[in-house]
Amino acid sequence: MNFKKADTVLNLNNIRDELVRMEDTIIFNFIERSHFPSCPVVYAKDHPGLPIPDFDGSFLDWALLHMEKVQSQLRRFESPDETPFFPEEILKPILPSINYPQVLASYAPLINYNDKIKHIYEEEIVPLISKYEGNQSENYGSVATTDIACLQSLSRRIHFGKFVAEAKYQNDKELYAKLIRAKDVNGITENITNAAVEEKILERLTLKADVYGVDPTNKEGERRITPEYLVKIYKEIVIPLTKEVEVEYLLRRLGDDA
Ligand SMILES: C=C(O[C@@H]1C=C(C(=O)O)C=C[C@H]1O)C(=O)O
Repeated sequence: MNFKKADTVLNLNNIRDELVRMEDTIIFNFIERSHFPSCPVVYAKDHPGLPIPDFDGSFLDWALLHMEKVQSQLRRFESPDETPFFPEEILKPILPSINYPQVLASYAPLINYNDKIKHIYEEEIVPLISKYEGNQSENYGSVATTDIACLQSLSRRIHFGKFVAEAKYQNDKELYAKLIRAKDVNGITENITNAAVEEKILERLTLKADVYGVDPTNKEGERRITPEYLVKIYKEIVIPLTKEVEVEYLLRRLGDDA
């Protein structure tokens, strides 16, 4: 997939191959996070244990905001597959703009699930992938750094649903136009769902987690991420959120054709 070549981007097989590659990134980011305890202080707003002057938010919010400011100046958010957590705060790149061909509908950048992704990550995913419940002040910086990697890889994966939706729309405009006009959310959800692909993803994740999640030279070693938890995260969070992105993108699609 080459975002400068539109025809490679809206090929559903290319998109699915890219989603498979993202599995490895997400698993390894989760493994890095699993070395540290949950560190709830990192996610608490205005916590006395972690004072941040002149900032209204948590330590993770502060770290993620400043990381995105630098990354935006390195042109990260010009890329159509990157969605910022603080879209109002990103800065102008210091690198020259790349004129990517427009592949998605013009409103695509407005579909931003990152607030929901961050909330679910803090409330549901961290308790599953962290080493144990508790704070460890010497690792607050490492925890925020690994959290940012986890969040950005989850965000890219879930917002890739826009490319999936556009590819499916292009493959059957008549079907989706009818469902969109009827505002048939259930019908759209049913038609974008591919149970066989989802099943294969969950099977592959079990195998990957089993190999990546433990020291291969010592099968009895400490598990750094369990296959059960990884499948649970994908089945109950990642895949449903990806489909929500697909549906929201499609519901607005005819307005862009006008
Ligand atoms: C991403 C796709 O759309 C849906 C979402 C999937 C996912 O998030 O993994 C997998 C299959 C579909 O139900 C696809 O068709 O590949």
